[in-house]
Amino acid sequence: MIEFKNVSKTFAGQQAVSHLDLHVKTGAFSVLIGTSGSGKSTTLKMINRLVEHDDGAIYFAGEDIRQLPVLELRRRMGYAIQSIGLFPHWTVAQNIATVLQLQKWSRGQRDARVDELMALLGLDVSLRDRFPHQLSGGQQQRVGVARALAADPEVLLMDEPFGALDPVTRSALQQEMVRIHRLLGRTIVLVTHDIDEALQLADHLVLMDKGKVVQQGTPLTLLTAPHNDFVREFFGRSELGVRLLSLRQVKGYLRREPVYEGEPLRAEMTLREALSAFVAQQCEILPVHDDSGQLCGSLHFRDLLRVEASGEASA
Ligand SMILES: Nc1ncnc2c1ncn2[C@@H]1O[C@H](COP(=O)(O)OP(=O)(O)OP(=O)(O)O)[C@@H](O)[C@H]1O
Repeated sequence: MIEFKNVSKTFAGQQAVSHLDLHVKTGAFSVLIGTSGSGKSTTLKMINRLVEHDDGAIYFAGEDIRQLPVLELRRRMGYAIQSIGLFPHWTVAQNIATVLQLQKWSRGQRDARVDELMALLGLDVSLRDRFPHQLSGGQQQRVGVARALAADPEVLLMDEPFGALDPVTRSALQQEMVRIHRLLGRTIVLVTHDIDEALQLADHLVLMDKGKVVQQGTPLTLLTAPHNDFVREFFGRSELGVRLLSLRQVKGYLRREPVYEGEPLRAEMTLREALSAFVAQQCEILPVHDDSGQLCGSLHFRDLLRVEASGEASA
């Protein structure tokens, strides 16, 4: 879907991105992570030509992006950023419909699309006519994402979209993004410097340092088969255990025999969340419920200790 071939970018003689090769697959949730100044934002902005690359080539759906008119390229890509950039004197509905208005959708079509997107992002209809300053940070961020999705772009580019949010709102929005990605199957490229966010969202993780890709692959590969010490240190040796737990779900470790005592876990939870539940409830076995709230088995605390740093088991 998006391919970088030997791409470089220099700002005032300083190399921001250097000989970058990258392949973003259609439908993948790709996350760029790395140290500050490693070139993540520059890489993202080169995709929609907010920053023009100096050398190499970038292809979008098989076409060199330099051969495509900039406006057409941007129309095919939604863009959401940390500072959101909502128009302060426009209502929520007008902000979401910005691109639709530019594309001359009729009033009725715009209204219907705004309703659909507000529902998708969990925004109550009562917020439709509010102005951005009358919204919480999390609601503003949701409006920003809804606006980026409005014209049903082929790709959604997100630059630290949840950076300014408190941990609870941030976590809620991360879960929303996972749900929306599953639902719409859109290609997403997201930049973050938050390791746990990256591990939760990515199916393709790209670790950058000094303008280069150090390693890319699934989160599990980067955690369990790091190419070098930089990768190992980046993900933190001491936190490797909990991070691995965050990549695995309760359903992969279910035991059949049911138990009835304790606040049930959900099969879709990560083992990291289950660990917190064991600690909070001070017990060693908990019942597990499926999507429909039916008891489907139990999870044993000691099975969490078997999550190894090497195997691919049920990740
Ligand atoms: N418009 C610009 N003009 C000059 N230098 C720039 C510009 N944009 C980025 N840079 C420089 O390019 C390098 C890479 O910046 P970039 O923003 O891509 O890094 P990043 O990995 O996204 O960093 P962070 O996580 O801190 O946001 C940095 O050294 C930065 O100072």
